[in-house]
Amino acid sequence: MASGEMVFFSRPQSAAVKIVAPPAKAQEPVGNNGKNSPRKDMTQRQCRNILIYGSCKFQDKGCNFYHPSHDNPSPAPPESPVPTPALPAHTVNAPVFVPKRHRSPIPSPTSPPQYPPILQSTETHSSGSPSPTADSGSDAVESSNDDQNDNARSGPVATSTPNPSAAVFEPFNFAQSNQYEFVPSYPESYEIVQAPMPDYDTPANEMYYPTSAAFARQPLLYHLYTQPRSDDLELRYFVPDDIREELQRRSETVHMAPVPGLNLPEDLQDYHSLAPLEPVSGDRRKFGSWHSAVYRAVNSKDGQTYVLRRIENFRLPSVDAFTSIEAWRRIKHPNIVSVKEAFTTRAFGDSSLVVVYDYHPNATTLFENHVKAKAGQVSNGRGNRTQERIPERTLWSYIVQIASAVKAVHDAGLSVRVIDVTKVLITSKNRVRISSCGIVDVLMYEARQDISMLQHEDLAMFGKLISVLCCHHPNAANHPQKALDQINRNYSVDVKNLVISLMSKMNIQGKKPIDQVVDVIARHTMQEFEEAQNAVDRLEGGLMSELENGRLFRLLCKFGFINERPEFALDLRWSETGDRYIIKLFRDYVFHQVDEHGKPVVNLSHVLTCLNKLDAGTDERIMLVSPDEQSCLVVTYKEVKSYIESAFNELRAG
Ligand SMILES: Nc1ncnc2c1ncn2[C@@H]1O[C@H](COP(=O)(O)OP(=O)(O)OP(=O)(O)O)[C@@H](O)[C@H]1O
Repeated sequence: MASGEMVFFSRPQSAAVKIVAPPAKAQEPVGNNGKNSPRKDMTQRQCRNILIYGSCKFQDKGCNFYHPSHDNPSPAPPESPVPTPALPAHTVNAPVFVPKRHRSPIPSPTSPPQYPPILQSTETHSSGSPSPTADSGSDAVESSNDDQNDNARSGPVATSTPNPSAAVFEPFNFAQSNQYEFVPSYPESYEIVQAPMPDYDTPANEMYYPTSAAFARQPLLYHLYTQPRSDDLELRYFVPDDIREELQRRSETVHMAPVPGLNLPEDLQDYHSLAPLEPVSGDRRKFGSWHSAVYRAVNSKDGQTYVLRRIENFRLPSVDAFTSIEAWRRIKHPNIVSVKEAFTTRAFGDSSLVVVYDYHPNATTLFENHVKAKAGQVSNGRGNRTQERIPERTLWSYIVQIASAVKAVHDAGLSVRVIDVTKVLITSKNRVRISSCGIVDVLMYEARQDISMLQHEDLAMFGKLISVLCCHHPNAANHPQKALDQINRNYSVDVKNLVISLMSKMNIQGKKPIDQVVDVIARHTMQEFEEAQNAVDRLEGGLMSELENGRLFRLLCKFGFINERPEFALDLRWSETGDRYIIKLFRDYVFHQVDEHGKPVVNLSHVLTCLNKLDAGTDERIMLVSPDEQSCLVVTYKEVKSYIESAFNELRAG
């Protein structure tokens, strides 16, 4: 045996193949003439050709090694443990021990890495014994890892003109029908409440890791067939900047610390960290005729942030007043801010009613976006604001979304009771949600009213809201004829007819008023549906490019948990003979490569390639070298992956 050759032996508890540098002096006897003579135990040692090729051409031509008979092809020779299972030829020949200073940091381009077939099934990963053909480069696949419409005044559309019988313009009389009228107070100025960012807490990080200890099968190799869709680097690897920035801004808002010194309760039922969502100075805000305030607060049970709308000095007539809140809790609709719960409290020093809603960070209202004059936009001297006109397509999008929300509420036997530009939130681009639902039901519990009357009022409020949006003026609804003239000038006849329908009593026999509205806007609903699907496609495209990041981050977290754990130094499994040692060597292989001068190699592509192959659990083999350069281990990514899984699960199990 040449002095440079390695001795192979199989590890009892691991499929890794260990390669150990031989002792300085070979213990081979030397013949009389000074040349190496065949060792005495040669006939007891299994011929390596059998191991590698399955047969030996020289078996009958003088080969001195042991050849098992064909009847009993692989009886273990008495003193020479052989690797189990047998290794393919190229693998046995491949691992040549290279001292660290001569080691190439990246696999040589002349020996391209082996990849599993693109649609490799579970069976092709059968552990430990990859066939030579499965490893063959011919099946290899390169890893991919390195690698309003403003239709303004579109003209009259005869088909959508509502039924004349339903469209008689007979303005709805609120005063006669409703003892409660929501009178919005339109804010003029806002302050930005900002504070330093607190540390990010990760109470829910458990959900990132599945609880099952073992993989029943190899997960799909998503990264091998997720192809970037564009040549543009920016689009290939990251979500579009505008989406990323928007999401980051929302995340920052959620984590913003409340301003100290506001004299707010520290704990309010299950909520803490209260922060006002409106300016704290200036006039007290009103909700209808009640003084009100809106806060953001964190729920201590689920760690989520919610919005608390407080009505000051409210005395609950009966606990039954909360019955409607239960009904509202059940309504889950994409255009309604969900109601979570309601309670009364004395924590503010008075008797307050608090209704809790989902929080949509950085939401603004329709009023703030389309009605309130922005800085620099002042009255033109004739009382008209210089707000930009809402494109007709956007207007219809709002109308369809609000109509859909109103329909859901009416179908549930409830009424919205507040449909106003100050209470409809814009939570993302062109996405609106009706807020403050349920609260009027509690406030007006004692003045019970006929539900069909309330539902008619909802539609009238809806018509007013459209008028206000079209005219950019909060008083537009109080001058219906002027508002209709302006709508007629700026928008299609469909909009005008819809406003007329909503502000009149829609009374087609046997049909709910909201269903009549839905019929009127049907054509625009289809368009909205298409837009929504396009938006989903765009978001999916963005998500696709971020797929890799989350996956690799979770993998790195596992590494962080497992590596460098001195408390396990005496544990055999974590010592230099155990499986955990391989994880450490793999970490060194991925991150601590050095060049021929011993300088650290910082190569992100190498890291990404290794981590992706690890995550996919490929059968490709790598050689891991111990820090003292005295031993090498040949393992597959698949094996390393299983060691990491089991080490991590052991840590989790505690
Ligand atoms: N569920 C919510 N998620 C996020 N922000 C919200 C939520 N509800 C309300 N807000 C925000 O809180 C602020 C105050 O809400 P409010 O309903 O009082 O609006 P407003 O415009 O101040 O109306 P008003 O003049 O009647 O007080 C608004 O800027 C609104 O965007």
